[in-house]
Amino acid sequence: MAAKKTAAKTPAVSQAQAEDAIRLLLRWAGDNPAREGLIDTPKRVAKAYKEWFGGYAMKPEDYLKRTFEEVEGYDEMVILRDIEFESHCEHHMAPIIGVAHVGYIPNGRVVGISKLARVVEAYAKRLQVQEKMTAQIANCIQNVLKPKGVGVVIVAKHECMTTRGVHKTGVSMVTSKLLGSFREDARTRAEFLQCVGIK
Ligand SMILES: Nc1nc2c(ncn2[C@@H]2O[C@H](COP(=O)(O)OP(=O)(O)OP(=O)(O)O)[C@@H](O)[C@H]2O)c(=O)[nH]1
Ligand SMILES: [Zn+2]
Repeated sequence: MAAKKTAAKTPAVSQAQAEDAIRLLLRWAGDNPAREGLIDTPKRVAKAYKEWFGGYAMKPEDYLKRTFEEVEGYDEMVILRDIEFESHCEHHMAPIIGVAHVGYIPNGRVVGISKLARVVEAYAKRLQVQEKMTAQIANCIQNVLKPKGVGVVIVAKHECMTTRGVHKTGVSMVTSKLLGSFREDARTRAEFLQCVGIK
């Protein structure tokens, strides 16, 4: 049977089941989960997973619902640069660590800038592919704020490439998703990319 495209609703997993799974992995790796140093590890790992994958419980669209219109008709680009994030790749569950740059041109209303960083967080705290995360952030802003244009650039290191496998430590991955005027207008695109340091 072909794999489903979207995440299926899976049955709830108890804390005890999650901790058992971690004990199993520890045994599989060759260690003894009953030894003193590892006795609380399943609990800690489960807690860490709750934090790393907390994005599944977040609704990024909701962060953008509150907007402000008293901006004297400001209609130039707004850019939030260097939003640090940590995510995990969906192929190896290894960290992806980098920065996101998010820009948009308001269409009569602006959003609180922290909310752009919250949208990045909500998508980062899930299992990800960098291209998908980049598109999700841009699409979310476009769909909810309906600005004149949106640009998202992500620059990140993938630990599945740096600490294992091909072991290329210096490599960063750069992705971008441009919508509306960022895509259609060469000058807007150039202004955004220059401002975030991508020429
Ligand atoms: N395009 C893209 N690839 C990713 C991302 N994160 C990890 N990958 C890659 O996903 C690929 C998975 O390839 P596989 O051949 O199935 O996995 P693998 O045998 O572990 O591959 P190696 O990493 O080359 O050892 C690897 O090339 C990873 O580098 C991402 O965000 N975007
Ligand atoms: Zn990976």
